[in-house]
Amino acid sequence: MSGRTASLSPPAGAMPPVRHPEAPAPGELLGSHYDQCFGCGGAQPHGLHLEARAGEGVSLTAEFRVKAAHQGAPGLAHGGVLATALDETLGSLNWLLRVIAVTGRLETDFVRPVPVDTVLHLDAHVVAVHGRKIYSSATGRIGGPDGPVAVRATALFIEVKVDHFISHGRDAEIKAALADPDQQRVARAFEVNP
Ligand SMILES: CCCCCCCCCC(=O)SCCNC(=O)CCNC(=O)[C@H](O)C(C)(C)COP(=O)(O)OP(=O)(O)OC[C@H]1O[C@@H](n2cnc3c(N)ncnc32)[C@H](O)[C@@H]1OP(=O)(O)O
Repeated sequence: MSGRTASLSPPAGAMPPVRHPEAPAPGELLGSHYDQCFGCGGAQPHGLHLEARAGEGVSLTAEFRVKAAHQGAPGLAHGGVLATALDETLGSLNWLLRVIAVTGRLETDFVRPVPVDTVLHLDAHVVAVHGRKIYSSATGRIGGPDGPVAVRATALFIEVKVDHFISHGRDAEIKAALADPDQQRVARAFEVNP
């Protein structure tokens, strides 16, 4: 690669994000992008089953209930699981841009512990776009959407082509995904974006 940019702040010349004209309307559920995804997949028994809803502009909200399988300390969510929830929420923003992108950097602040059975209320937005780089941030609150902040993250996503997954993924799962009509529908939605 050509050298890392450590900063999660958009550089001079970064542009405001542009919501894709066919992005889901504000309030609409985005749905899972892959049913085996640990973050949002319905077919993952121990996954987070995170549900994201489109917001205004390039923003969204999401919810995730911490289960016993997500513990790090007795009765408390594992920090890595909370970081996953933030990563998934931030990654889902790219659906509103209709850009396929993977996480390059994710910086997380853990502000307060999150007990098992708590619903984490997340909100996220894209801050700016610069070439293939998408700068975004997210906040997770407990006790309700306006409750105290428990976690925060800023991230840099890098745009990739579908080939990224085909070249790097394990054969069995790639073949299954390519044969799955739901997965083909997701891929086609991204292909209409030049
Ligand atoms: C509806 C869809 C919903 C999806 C939700 C998904 C949520 C989950 C999201 C994830 O967790 S994705 C999985 C975790 N991430 C990865 O597996 C990514 C692994 N890394 C890679 O595959 C490559 O490093 C990557 C594709 C990110 C970049 O490789 P490339 O060869 O395409 O790009 P290159 O290295 O040339 O870098 C392009 C630019 O990005 C910058 N960059 C790349 N990686 C970076 C990094 N890690 N940190 C900072 N900057 C980075 C790099 O410096 C450069 O900046 P400049 O253009 O200014 O020179």
